[in-house]
Amino acid sequence: MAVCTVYTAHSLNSTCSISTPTKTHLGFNQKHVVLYSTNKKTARRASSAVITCSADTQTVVIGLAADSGCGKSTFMRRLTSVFGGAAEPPRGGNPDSNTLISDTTTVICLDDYHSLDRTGRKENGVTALDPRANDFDLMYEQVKAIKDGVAVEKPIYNHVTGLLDPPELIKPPKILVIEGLHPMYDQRVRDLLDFSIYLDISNEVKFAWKIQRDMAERGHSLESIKASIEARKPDFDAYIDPQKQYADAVIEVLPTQLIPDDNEGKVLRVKLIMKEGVKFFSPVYLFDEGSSISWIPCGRKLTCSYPGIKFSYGPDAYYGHEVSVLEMDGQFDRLDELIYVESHLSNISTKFYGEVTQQMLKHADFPGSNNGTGLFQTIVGLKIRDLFEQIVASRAKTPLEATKA
Ligand SMILES: Nc1ncnc2c1ncn2[C@@H]1O[C@H](COP(=O)(O)OP(=O)(O)OP(=O)(O)O)[C@@H](O)[C@H]1O
Ligand SMILES: O=C(CO)[C@H](O)[C@H](O)COP(=O)(O)O
Repeated sequence: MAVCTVYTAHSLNSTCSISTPTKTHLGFNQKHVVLYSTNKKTARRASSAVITCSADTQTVVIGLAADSGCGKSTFMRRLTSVFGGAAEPPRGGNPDSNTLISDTTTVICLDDYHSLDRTGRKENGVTALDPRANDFDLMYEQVKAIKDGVAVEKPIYNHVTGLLDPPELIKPPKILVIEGLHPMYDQRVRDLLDFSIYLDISNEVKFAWKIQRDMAERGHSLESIKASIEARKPDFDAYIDPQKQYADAVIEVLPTQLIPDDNEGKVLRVKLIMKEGVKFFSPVYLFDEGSSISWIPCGRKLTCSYPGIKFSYGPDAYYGHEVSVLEMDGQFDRLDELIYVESHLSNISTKFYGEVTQQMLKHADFPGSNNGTGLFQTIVGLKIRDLFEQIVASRAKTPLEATKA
């Protein structure tokens, strides 16, 4: 009997079914979904299968790109919180897994597609940012399989040991987030994304955050942090930064303009750059859609200490694309008063009045909760929930087929 392995076991979610050319039928064994030829005398490999999954459970794929230490984990915690439930590493799996699973979302870290481990990179003189240190073929195949409703055995890059560990099973979630250095680098992977975000942290701010984390929490010296940022810079400029041109939303973090020659880096100017014309995504606006507006909300309804808060909003161009840009410079003194700002923003995709403020208060201890990084990350989280719901609604009307030759 000819056997053709199709997909890894436990792979298809419960709504999926498989049909194959007439002379084959589906069988299962413990580890694999297989196709058997039904005609034993003329047994031959089944050459193709069509997998049909219920449209409303097809995985929506979100890409989040940023350099290391730029707030991806914090953003992920805000995003998964919007969907409710806690995100945890796979139960009973590798304690050094980089994956986080909640009821609705699975977040995988693209570091798991490093093809060279720490020693391999050292021997070859390449950084982890260099595409040669990453397996984009596997990344593409596995993200595509998950999107098609099929589980995969994904490798694990172990940040503790610097080695590649045995793989872990990733089942298709409702929303798959691929976060890391290169979610938009390879065109095939990029084309699988339903929405993409780039966290663009200016060098000055990146440096301040790195110092804060790596000196305080990881015992690194100031000199070694400087050296590590410098060593990564050429590859960052060549391979990571250019991805922002493809992002549907960019959160850009810059030093404040409210304090002349500020070099403390504590007060931030944050821009939310939103591409126009993206399916299922309508940019947020302040007061009046399409106008150019500058707003200082400080006064009776919003307490502001020095240097105050300034919002701006308006149309712009970004890498040749039409965008809307919402900007916040400064920081909040009292998060409960954020409702005043929220009530002047439109298209924020909340389900009830004050949801942004509620989310921000819930995670007041997360980095950036008193400034535009936290505010815009929360809003993008709500926009992703809205995008997901719209995609599900539209797919329910047109069932999809996923094929594998
Ligand atoms: N919005 C923010 N405001 C201030 N500091 C921040 C902000 N976001 C992140 N940081 C700082 O940067 C550090 C790294 O954040 P986070 O762990 O979210 O980044 P990451 O991109 O997931 O990092 P890595 O890829 O290295 O794990 C935090 O510990 C914090 O010190
Ligand atoms: O840029 C990175 C993304 O997180 C890391 O530096 C890369 O994954 C290598 O990790 P490590 O330094 O633990 O070997």
